[in-house]
Amino acid sequence: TKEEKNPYECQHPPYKVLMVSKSPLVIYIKDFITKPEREHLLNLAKDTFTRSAVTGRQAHNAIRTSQSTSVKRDDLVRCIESRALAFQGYDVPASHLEPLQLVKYGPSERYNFHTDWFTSDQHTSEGGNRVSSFFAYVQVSNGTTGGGTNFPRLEAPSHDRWCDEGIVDCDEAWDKGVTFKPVEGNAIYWENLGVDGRGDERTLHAGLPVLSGGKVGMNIWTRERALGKKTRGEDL
Ligand SMILES: O=C(O)CCC(=O)C(=O)O
Ligand SMILES: [Fe+2]
Repeated sequence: TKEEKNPYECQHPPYKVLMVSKSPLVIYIKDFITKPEREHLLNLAKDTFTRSAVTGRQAHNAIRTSQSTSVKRDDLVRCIESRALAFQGYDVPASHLEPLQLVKYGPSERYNFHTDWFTSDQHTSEGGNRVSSFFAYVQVSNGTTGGGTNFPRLEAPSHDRWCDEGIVDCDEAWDKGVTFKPVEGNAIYWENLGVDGRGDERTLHAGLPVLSGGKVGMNIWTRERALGKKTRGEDL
């Protein structure tokens, strides 16, 4: 096959970072996942999506209507993992990463307001809490409307470039915080825990309903401590 003739080589794209908030730390990343990577991820996940599970005190079925799947690790997935770790300053070992998760939304599907950090000990006993989140847009169908990622407790950046570059939804009301439009390849990074290690309520966010089209996103979650092989998968 083509793959055997051209062995995969991990190359990181020259992504661009834009700070959104210093506290909580929120960084917007342009071109974090390349087109060949996005295609590969979608291929890996094809036919494996199931109704998304929600954990913790917010576990009502209605709040997450999307479908999700965790991605089997291969060299390309390892490359993205290494990028996520490098972004965080190299010090976090790969064993602290949850398996990459893809989330798929069709029309009217959404993920209501939640935090990515856990509120119950049941979920933190292995690996601790989620230190940080990357949410990357892997696929946004042509003509998609809605489907933004909204952080109601953050202040929207005000420079026109955020609007003009199609990153921030500037039609959103001021009192609604910031809504990032789904843009393929781009990602949002944020820290979930305060210095005291407790969940930061200001990281509340939602995947707004897709009105038309569709979106596939990817979560990369970093935990406080190493995860076991059962959660993380055999090869670390
Ligand atoms: O779909 C989005 O924009 C956000 C999804 C999300 O927050 C999550 O999967 O935890
Ligand atoms: Fe989330």
